[in-house]
Amino acid sequence: MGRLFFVGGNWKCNGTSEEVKKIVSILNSAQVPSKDVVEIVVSPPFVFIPSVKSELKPEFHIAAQNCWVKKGGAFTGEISAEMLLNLGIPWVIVGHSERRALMNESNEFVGDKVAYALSQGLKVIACVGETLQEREAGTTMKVVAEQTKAIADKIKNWDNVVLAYEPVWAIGTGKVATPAQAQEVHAELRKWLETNIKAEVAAKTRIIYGGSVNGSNCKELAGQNDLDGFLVGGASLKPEFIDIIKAAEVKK
Ligand SMILES: O=C(CO)COP(=O)(O)O
Repeated sequence: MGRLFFVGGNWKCNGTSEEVKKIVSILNSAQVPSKDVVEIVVSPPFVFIPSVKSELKPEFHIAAQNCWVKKGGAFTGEISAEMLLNLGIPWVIVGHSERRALMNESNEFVGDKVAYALSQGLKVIACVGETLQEREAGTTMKVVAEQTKAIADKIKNWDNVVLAYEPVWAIGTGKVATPAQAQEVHAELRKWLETNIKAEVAAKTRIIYGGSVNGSNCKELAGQNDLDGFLVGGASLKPEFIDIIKAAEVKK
């Protein structure tokens, strides 16, 4: 199988410079599994990226939380993929449900963004996930397949893509998907990749789970066959983020 476990910490729009210093010092003093066991990424707000990047030990890589859909220019308030690369930022999160819902990012826009970021050399954490209403209507797989297809339609190479399944109803709610619920969607997504892209992409692409992951529920989730890591929100700002990283050891 050989998919390297991946744990991302999405700090979202949180933190003062003092709080960021504290998180960085917690991360720097932690013993984390080696890089052949887990790949770790943290995603601070843009303004903190340079200081976090220079202070954090090299086991932790940086992801931006967003970038502009095309080449930079007259787009007030945006940050371009070129700028991220210029600063040596390897990763970007694209299509987070908060941006889809609050900033009206459509499936097509997200697909364009993933394609542009990849074309410039960024690695992308591409997020998909259904709302509670969609789950209750029995349309979970239809929704995540459409979101994934909008990305697949725009890209040729999946090597630098991590797919994050984040059910909207589980984000920031404390209502984590059960391991069986997560495994079911992850397996379906992998099957979708196999049917619609190719077997090799399905076998290699990491599909990570996000939504109320914490230090207590991470191990059981990590034990699921098609779950290759986590995208963590709230708990990534706390010391328990280290326990979540260590859940990678379940796969050894
Ligand atoms: O949105 C998330 C990560 O991108 C998940 O957030 P929580 O872990 O706070 O539920």
